[in-house]
Amino acid sequence: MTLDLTPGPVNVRDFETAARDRLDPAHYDYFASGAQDELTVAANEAAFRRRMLVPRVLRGGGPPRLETTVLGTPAAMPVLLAPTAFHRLAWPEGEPATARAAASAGVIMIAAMLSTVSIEDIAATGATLWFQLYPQPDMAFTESLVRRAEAAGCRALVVTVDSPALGRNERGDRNGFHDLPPDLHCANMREGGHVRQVVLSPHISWADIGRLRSMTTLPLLLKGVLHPLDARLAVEHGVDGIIVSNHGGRQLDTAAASLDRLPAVAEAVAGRVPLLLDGGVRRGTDVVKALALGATAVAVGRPVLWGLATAGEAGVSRVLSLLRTELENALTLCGATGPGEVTRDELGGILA
Ligand SMILES: Cc1cc2nc3c(=O)[nH]c(=O)nc-3n(C[C@H](O)[C@H](O)[C@H](O)COP(=O)(O)O)c2cc1C
Ligand SMILES: CC(C)CC(=O)C(=O)O
Repeated sequence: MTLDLTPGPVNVRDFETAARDRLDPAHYDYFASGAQDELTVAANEAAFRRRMLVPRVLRGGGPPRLETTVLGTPAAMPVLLAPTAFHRLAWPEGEPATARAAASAGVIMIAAMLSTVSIEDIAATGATLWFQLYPQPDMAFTESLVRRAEAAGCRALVVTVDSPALGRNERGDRNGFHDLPPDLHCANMREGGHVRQVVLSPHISWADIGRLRSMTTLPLLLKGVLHPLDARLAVEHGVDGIIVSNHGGRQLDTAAASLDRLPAVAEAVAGRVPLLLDGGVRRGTDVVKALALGATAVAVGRPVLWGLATAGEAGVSRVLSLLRTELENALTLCGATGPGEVTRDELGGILA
C-alpha cells in the first residue's frame, strides 16, 4: 500500500495549480490570461500585497459574523461570484455546478450573459442570482434578456461598462482560441435555430444606462468603473451600485489596479450607493483590505473557475469555504466582529 501524503489544495493558489494540471492548455490560458502584457492582472494582486493591515487588539467582541446584505440581497458573506463566461469549458456540467456551490455557501452568484447554460437552467438550481449584461445594440433583444433575468428570479442587473471593444488577448492569438468549441454555445444568445454573436459596441453610452434604468425596477449596478467622475455620473443616472473593476485585467492593459482606485471612487460616491470591488482577491485578508477602503463586498472571478475546473461543484464549494475561513480568521485577528465594522478609521486599517 502506498501512502498519499499530498494534502490537496489548501488555498486558492493551490487550486490554480490543480486546475492548470487538468485543463486543456488553451482553455487554461483563456481563463488565466489578461490583455497584452498582463500588467493589470499582476497589478491587481500586487495592490493587495502592497497594502498592510493595522489590527486592533483587546476588543473582546467574540467570533465575527460574516452575514451581510448587498442591495437588498442577503448573503452569508461579503464575497460574490463575479460573472465569468463559458463554465462548460472548465467542467462538463458548467454553470449549474457553480450555482449549486454558491447556493450551499449562501452567496450571490452573478450569472454571466455569456454562460454556456441558460439563465433559466442556472436559476433552476435555486441559487441566489444577479444577472450580468453586455447591452446589445439591438435594444429589443437586450430587453428580452432583462425580462428573462427578471422572470428567472435574478435580484439585480449588473451592466458591464468596461467593454466597448474586446481586449487584445495574445495568449488566445497564440493558441488560436477565439471561440467556443462547436459542442458549446452561449445559451442565452440562442434564438430559434441560431446563436447570436455578442456585440461589444463602442457606441455604448450613458443614454443606454438611462434606457436600462427605465426598463427595470431591479437594482442596477455598473461593473467596470475606475474613474471617480464616472462613479459620480453613475449615481446621477440612478444607478444603485458600482463594481470597481478592470475586468480582471482582460480589457485595457495597464489600467490601474482595482484596489488602488477604490479610495478615490469611494470619496466621489460618498456613501450614496454601495461599492463592490473585483480583481485580484485571493485571500481573506484581501477581502478585509477592500472593506477597509470602502467596499461593501468583493467578487471573485478566477478562483471560482479554478475550483470548478478542479472538482466541479465540490471544487467551487471548497474555494468558497477556504475564503470564508480565511475571512473569519482575518476579521478575528483584526478585532472586528463583522464586515460592517471594518473601516479605515476604526481599524486604522490600511497603510499604503
Ligand atoms: C475567464 C473569464 C471570463 C470572464 N467573463 C466575463 C463576462 O462574461 N462578463 C463580465 O462582466 N466579466 C467577465 N469577466 C471578468 C470578471 O467578472 C471579473 O471582473 C474578474 O475576473 C475579476 O478578477 P479576478 O479574476 O482576479 O478575481 C471574466 C473573467 C474571466 C477570468
Ligand atoms: C467573450 C468575452 C467577452 C467574455 C469576457 O468577458 C471575458 O472573457 O473576459
